[in-house]
Amino acid sequence: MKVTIVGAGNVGTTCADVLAYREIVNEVVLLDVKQGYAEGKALDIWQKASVYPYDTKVVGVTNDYSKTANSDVVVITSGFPRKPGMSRDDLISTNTNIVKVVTEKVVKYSPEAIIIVVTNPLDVMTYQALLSSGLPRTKVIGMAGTLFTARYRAFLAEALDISPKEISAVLMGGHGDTMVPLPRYTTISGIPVTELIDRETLEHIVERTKFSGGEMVKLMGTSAWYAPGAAAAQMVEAIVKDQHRVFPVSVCLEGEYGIENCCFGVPVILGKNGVEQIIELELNDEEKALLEDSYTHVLELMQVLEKMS
Ligand SMILES: NC(=O)c1ccc[n+]([C@@H]2O[C@H](COP(=O)([O-])OP(=O)(O)OC[C@H]3O[C@@H](n4cnc5c(N)ncnc54)[C@H](O)[C@@H]3O)[C@@H](O)[C@H]2O)c1
Ligand SMILES: O=C(O)C[C@H](O)C(=O)O
Repeated sequence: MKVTIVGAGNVGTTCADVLAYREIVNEVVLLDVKQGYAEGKALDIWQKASVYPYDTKVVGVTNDYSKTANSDVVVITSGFPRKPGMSRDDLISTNTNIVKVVTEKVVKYSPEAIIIVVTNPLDVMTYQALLSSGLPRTKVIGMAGTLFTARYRAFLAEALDISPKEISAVLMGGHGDTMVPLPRYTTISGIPVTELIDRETLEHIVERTKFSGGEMVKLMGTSAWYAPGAAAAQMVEAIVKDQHRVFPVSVCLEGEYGIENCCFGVPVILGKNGVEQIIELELNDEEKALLEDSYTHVLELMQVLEKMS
């Protein structure tokens, strides 16, 4: 199994590192536009191989897409991250063309690959990659929900003093501050979360989760990478091992949840074909209203994308 990661920055390199030390695939190609940058990062990861140990081959290249040929999965992280004071949406003008050009080159050499988009603003960048690739919607997906689920689980684990592994949760919606964590679908080893935590603490955790990306930007001056890189690697693993795991991912909806022709975060089953199935949850009125609000936000950005093309 071969995976290409475009963008050897913070998120791309972390994803490559996780794929290597957990031996999820045989070969990782790390590609960047900056001369020598991906080569250096790949060499650094490879020089760690005897320490951990692992034997996944990690190769770095400067803009040479021929080295990415026949990849099974391609993760696109190329593009600018936000700085304090910016929203993810502010990145649309700089990142759209990067995602467009990168996707076209990726597909030329790996026409069968499944593409995972990480670049922000996530839902519209996933849509741009879908358009530029000409691939079916099941093969072009965005990473956001796996990250937000991980953050939500981390906050819950801390509050409950319980292992994060015991917490199972689902979130939905666009990748932004309007994302919708769903406490009704959150359990601690099968026990509804509401049995173990008071309403006020849970509401605080839900709010913190929604703004958790911005919290990291404020702390570090740029966006997060350890959890995002690992979350992308988790999606790669589900695909290359045909695990049929359930994750929220951004996928182009065609009528599901009443949404047409827009990439939006929903729970899916991930396997070797990419999205094996979209799961349509029964939502109550309050959840539907929150989701509608999130959809309105993504739709506004879709209109900006349309005007740019
Ligand atoms: N979806 C999510 O949950 C999530 C999480 C974290 C970050 N992000 C997004 O991921 C993107 C990358 O974040 P980062 O922290 O790794 O940024 P970074 O600046 O560390 O890395 C980005 C890399 O992309 C490279 N690049 C730029 N244009 C390129 C091109 N045309 N071809 C190949 N490489 C190119 C840059 O040289 C750089 O090395 C940002 O847009 C960020 O907002 C998304
Ligand atoms: O917040 C960002 O800008 C990056 C990413 O979307 C995140 O949630 O960490």
